[in-house]
Amino acid sequence: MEMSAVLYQELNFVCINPRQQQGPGQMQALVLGFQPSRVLNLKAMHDTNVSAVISESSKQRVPHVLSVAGSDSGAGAGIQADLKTCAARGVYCSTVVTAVTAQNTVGVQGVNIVPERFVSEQLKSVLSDMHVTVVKTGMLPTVGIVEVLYDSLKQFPVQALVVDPVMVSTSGDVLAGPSILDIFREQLLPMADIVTPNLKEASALLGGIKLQTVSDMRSAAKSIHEMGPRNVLVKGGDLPAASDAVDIFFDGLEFFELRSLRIQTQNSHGTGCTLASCIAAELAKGSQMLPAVRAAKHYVETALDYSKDIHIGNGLQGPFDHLCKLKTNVQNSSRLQRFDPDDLLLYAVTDSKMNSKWGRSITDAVKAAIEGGATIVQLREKDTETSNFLEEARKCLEVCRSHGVPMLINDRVDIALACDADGVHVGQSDMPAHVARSLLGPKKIIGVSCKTREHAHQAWVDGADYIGSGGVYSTNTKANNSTIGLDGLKTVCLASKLPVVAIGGIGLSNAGSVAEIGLENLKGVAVVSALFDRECIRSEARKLHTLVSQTMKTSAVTC
Ligand SMILES: Cc1ncc(COP(=O)(O)OP(=O)(O)O)c(N)n1
Ligand SMILES: Cc1ncsc1CCOP(=O)(O)O
Ligand SMILES: [Mg+2]
Repeated sequence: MEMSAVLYQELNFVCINPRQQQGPGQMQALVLGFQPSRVLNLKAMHDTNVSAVISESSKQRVPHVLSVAGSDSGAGAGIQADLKTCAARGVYCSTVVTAVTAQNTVGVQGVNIVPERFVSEQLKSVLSDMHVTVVKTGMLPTVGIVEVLYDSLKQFPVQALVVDPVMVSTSGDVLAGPSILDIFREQLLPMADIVTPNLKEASALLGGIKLQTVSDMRSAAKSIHEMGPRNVLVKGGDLPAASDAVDIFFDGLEFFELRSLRIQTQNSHGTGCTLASCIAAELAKGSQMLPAVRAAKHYVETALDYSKDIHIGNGLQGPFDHLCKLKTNVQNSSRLQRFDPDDLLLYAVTDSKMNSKWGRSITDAVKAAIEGGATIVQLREKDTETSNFLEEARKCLEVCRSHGVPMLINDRVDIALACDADGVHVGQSDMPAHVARSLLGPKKIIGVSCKTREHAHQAWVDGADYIGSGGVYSTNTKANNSTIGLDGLKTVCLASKLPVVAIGGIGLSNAGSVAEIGLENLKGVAVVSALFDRECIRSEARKLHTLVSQTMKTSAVTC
């Protein structure tokens, strides 16, 4: 087997960057930690006499987003929003300016388009030299500019392309006319790793069809996906009469309804640019696509909430404070979202012994699980000394918060209180759930372990939010734990008014059978060893996430 094939099979996350060609027939492979979208480059690698250099290299690679967009003089959107977003997410951002707009909170007073050849010159300057990881596009006002971008990306491929198909500003001013739609469809979208249209933009891309419901958004996401981008996020912020903001994410196989609170504020100018550049920043850091989108939604929601009362300008839509994340009071603030039972889909439960065995910190383990798709995290640190546990819990909470993933503490209500975790998980012999509830208050998440109908009923009476039911299969992770099997799991689900997550001995070989039981309130699987006793947590999480979400979706609901 060729070297390149070995690398790809074993590492699963190799990204090839022909920019770094060292001379005829030589290429460098960078281990960057996210799925390569440019599979063509792997093919090129096969075809070349490869001297592959696996490099977690001596020089530190900086995650780098290039924003190709318009300047907003009011600095709420465009290039300025992208710079601030990347700064807030700890990612370097370079810029290629496609247009200079005179705008403020009232509207767009003027647009000066940068000549194509000068856009091309800027692209060459940055792409030929600066090791760009991800390109994010915003305002692309002319066909010629899209063409030069297309040519530049062919000449200097990058690891991901995020396309925000900006057409109309929040104030209703046209920033790119219908003439660019054809070239978007024919050239840019087939190259894109994700495209993020709002309802108006999705409608324009699809020839003006009306999009009024979540079901219309799903159809639109599917039709846009057929134009070639690997992922589509149709943003439903303008959908009428919804209390939650619902976006539809489609990766060509699965649809995800991503909900977030609708923040009541006038300061929402630039949310589209910010969301797309945050997705780009997360991808540049090595995240998978869905976790990157979730993290970006959470970031925008947090920034809007933080800025909801600021006052800049006299117009209808003001800018918000992108850098709120850098302020400690926001970083440490309580979670914004309510408990969403769908977060139980892939529940990652840590284990200190496993992390020591593999030489990982709890934080690194948690980060990898989230980047692979874990939707909720529990720190189950039976052997970690209290002061270390608290310190690690605070670090993990930062990682979880920045990805919009809830973090719970196993058993230790004191640690949960001390670090302001999102909740606790307690068992039948731990602190009773109603006591935990009275200590933690109504906003925190409380999970309870249940093996029987009676347990399930009591958990509900005690004010728990969800049930963890198991061990479904036998496990070495928890000593002397009786197994209840799939039948016991079904009994608990049928008796429970609360959402349920299955736990115990679950991994890639049997998660499908668990998810297949088809009971409406079974929301996911909780796993310890299937993630944390594996060499690559991120890829195991990704496989489990895909398996569980696909199986849940196709299994008939009988309850
Ligand atoms: C999601 C989830 N479900 C069940 C458990 C088990 O909790 P408990 O019964 O308290 O056992 P320990 O984990 O404390 O050994 C869990 N941790 N998470
Ligand atoms: C904490 C817990 N509660 C019931 S089984 C179990 C252990 C699950 O670990 P694993 O996923 O490795 O079987
Ligand atoms: Mg316990």
